[in-house]
Amino acid sequence: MANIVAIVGRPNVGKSTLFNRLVEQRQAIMDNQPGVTRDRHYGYADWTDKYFTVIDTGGYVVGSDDVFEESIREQVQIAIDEASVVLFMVDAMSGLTDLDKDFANVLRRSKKPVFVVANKSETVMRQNSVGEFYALGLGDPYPISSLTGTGTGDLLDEVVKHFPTPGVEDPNAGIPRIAILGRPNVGKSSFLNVLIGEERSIVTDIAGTTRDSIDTRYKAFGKDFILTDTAGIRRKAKVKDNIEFYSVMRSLKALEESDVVLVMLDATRGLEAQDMNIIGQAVRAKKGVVLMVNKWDAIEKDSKTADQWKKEIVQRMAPIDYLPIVFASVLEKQRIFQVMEKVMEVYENKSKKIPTSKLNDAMQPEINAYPPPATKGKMIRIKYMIQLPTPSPTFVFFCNLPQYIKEPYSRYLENKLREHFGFDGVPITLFFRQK
Ligand SMILES: Nc1nc2c(ncn2[C@@H]2O[C@H](COP(=O)(O)OP(=O)(O)OP(=O)(O)O)[C@@H](O)[C@H]2O)c(=O)[nH]1
Ligand SMILES: Nc1nc2c(ncn2[C@@H]2O[C@H](COP(=O)(O)OP(=O)(O)OP(=O)(O)O)[C@@H](O)[C@H]2O)c(=O)[nH]1
Repeated sequence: MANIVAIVGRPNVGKSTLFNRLVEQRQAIMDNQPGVTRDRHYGYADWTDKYFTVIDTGGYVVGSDDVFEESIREQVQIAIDEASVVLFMVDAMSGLTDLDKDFANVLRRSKKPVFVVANKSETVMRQNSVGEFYALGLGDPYPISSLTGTGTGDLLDEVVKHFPTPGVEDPNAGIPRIAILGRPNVGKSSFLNVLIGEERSIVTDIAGTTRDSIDTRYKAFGKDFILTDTAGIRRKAKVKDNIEFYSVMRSLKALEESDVVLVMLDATRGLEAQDMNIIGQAVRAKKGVVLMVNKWDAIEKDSKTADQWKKEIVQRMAPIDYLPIVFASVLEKQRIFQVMEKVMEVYENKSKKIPTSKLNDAMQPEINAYPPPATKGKMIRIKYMIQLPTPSPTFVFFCNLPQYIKEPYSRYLENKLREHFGFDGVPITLFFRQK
């Protein structure tokens, strides 16, 4: 069980500022890896060797008056449901407000530990005035400044005492992160519903139901996974005027955050430019890709139809010919399990590490059988190769004249790597280095 700290409070008290301060250091490290997004509402933090996940619930309060009450309740509910500790932030500069009291009323019913955090307490005067927050009935207020860091150490010392375990650095390590992408109307929502049950389909105008609050892990068909289409990006109020742009951004973001992209195609429409676009983006971003041709129930077909589809896709995607294709019907629940199995398999392929000796034993004979063609009268010798410890398979070939290795030969090596080690669905990167 991961330690989770949720920051709640009315808008503008400084939740995001504290969030950033807590996750900043670790974020900087993790951001160096591709596939980790910047703008999000949860992050990993640590304090005195205890690891925890921080949720900034701020983005979830969408401030139109009639939904406000409701959204407070939801925001607080998320915190109470998910968190080990709740940081209830108030503003020492502006003092106690009615909205603070509304939050407190809900929080008092929680059984989780709640800390009243009086932010913006840079000055001694404000630190001395935090006594008024005792009126919230939630214990001692902790004066801090998210901006300068004052008081945050004392607060964290107390917070970590409530963690049942030391936690782990990244609680979701090793769990595949999946993005489900495709054109409008291809059946994404229907697929999600089949996958994770009807409750996910309840999408209210107030983004941020529990299910979406953090990177939620799901278990379906016996597989553990994370869906990367998160609520942080579903701020409807702000994007009303540009739905098109918004949905593109949303897909890009989900793609960027995922390990494997499941691209849904529509059997009744064939492979369209927009599909090619999504697949191209996923491949460029070095994501695992599975193609799911949906609505297979809805077309006329014979024994050859699937093969024709495959052939056409491979032709149009050339030279990308390694993407698994599953023909499925969400409506008739056909081959849904196979889709998920493929996704898991591609994830395994993407994470696979080939030991150097095995790699060289398999590849040297291939290189000897078909060595790189001599260029400008010079022999090109590949001496050995290694796989780098990167998130997607990357190989370095050490050779005497790396600049003379041309694209066709590189493709030959890639094909041989695939033949020997089976990287179905996963883009492979090759580098040639002087040795
Ligand atoms: N003086 C002072 N200002 C702060 C402090 N922390 C945050 N602020 C300022 O308060 C304003 C609101 O900060 P945010 O972190 O965006 O507040 P928030 O609670 O996340 O706001 P929402 O996203 O609207 O919920 C910003 O202008 C911050 O610079 C602090 O410790 N001291
Ligand atoms: N025949 C058939 N229809 C399907 C299948 N899957 C989904 N549909 C239908 O396709 C339509 C669109 O499905 P949605 O799940 O809303 O598609 P979506 O991709 O989420 O659409 P957007 O929300 O617009 O992006 C609905 O009428 C579904 O009933 C399928 O396997 N076979």
